[in-house]
Amino acid sequence: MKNTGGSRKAKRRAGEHAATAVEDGMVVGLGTGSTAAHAIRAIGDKIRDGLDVEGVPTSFQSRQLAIEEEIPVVDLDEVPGVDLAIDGADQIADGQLIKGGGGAHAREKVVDATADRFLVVADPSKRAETLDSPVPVETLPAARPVVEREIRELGGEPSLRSAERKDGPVVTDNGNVVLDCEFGPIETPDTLAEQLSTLPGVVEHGLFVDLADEIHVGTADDVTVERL
Ligand SMILES: O=C(CO)[C@H](O)[C@H](O)COP(=O)(O)O
Repeated sequence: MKNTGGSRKAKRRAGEHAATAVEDGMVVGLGTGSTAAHAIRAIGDKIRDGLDVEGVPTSFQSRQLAIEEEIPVVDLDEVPGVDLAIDGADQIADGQLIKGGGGAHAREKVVDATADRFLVVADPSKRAETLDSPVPVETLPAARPVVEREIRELGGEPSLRSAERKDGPVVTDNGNVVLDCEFGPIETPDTLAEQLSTLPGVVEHGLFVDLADEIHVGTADDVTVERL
């Protein structure tokens, strides 16, 4: 979907609403993408008002924004745990997610899964009856042909992610490539998630099954919160 004015407002409302859950002393997982960026900016505002938190970025992009917003940045191995994570999603159906539009899903999954509470922030275009978007699969570059073959065995059609203004494939923050894998409607995301996780050469896939605790969906003038 195009990032229309309405969608921008909806993303902003969702991000800012989720940021109200951030409390003094927390370690907060900082998601990736335009909706999570609104939450990061709102946390920055709270810090300038005296809030004391630390942020665990999920990508180069969220780290840069956190630094601009004066959020003290820490790595996962420097903190005992993550109290709250706020992150976006590419598609949401029945509480399950597809993530990885920004190619950051490997770090996002570690941070979001480890958080005591994981809040998803989105605009209404992300909601679907059934997950059917391509599933991003981060893959070791040398394993690409092997993983592509295995994905086809599972009934998927992989396509190497490339960027409009870059020669060659998109390379993730971890130095890997991303295969966007078309499976059609995914009736049992838990089964596919398990199958993808077992493939040698796969670093991480973008199916986030049973990880979200709350889904904050913004509209132009409101936010709905679904607790799972
Ligand atoms: O999974 C992600 C990055 O890997 C993002 O959270 C997802 O792509 C949503 O992005 P946006 O909020 O810009 O629509």
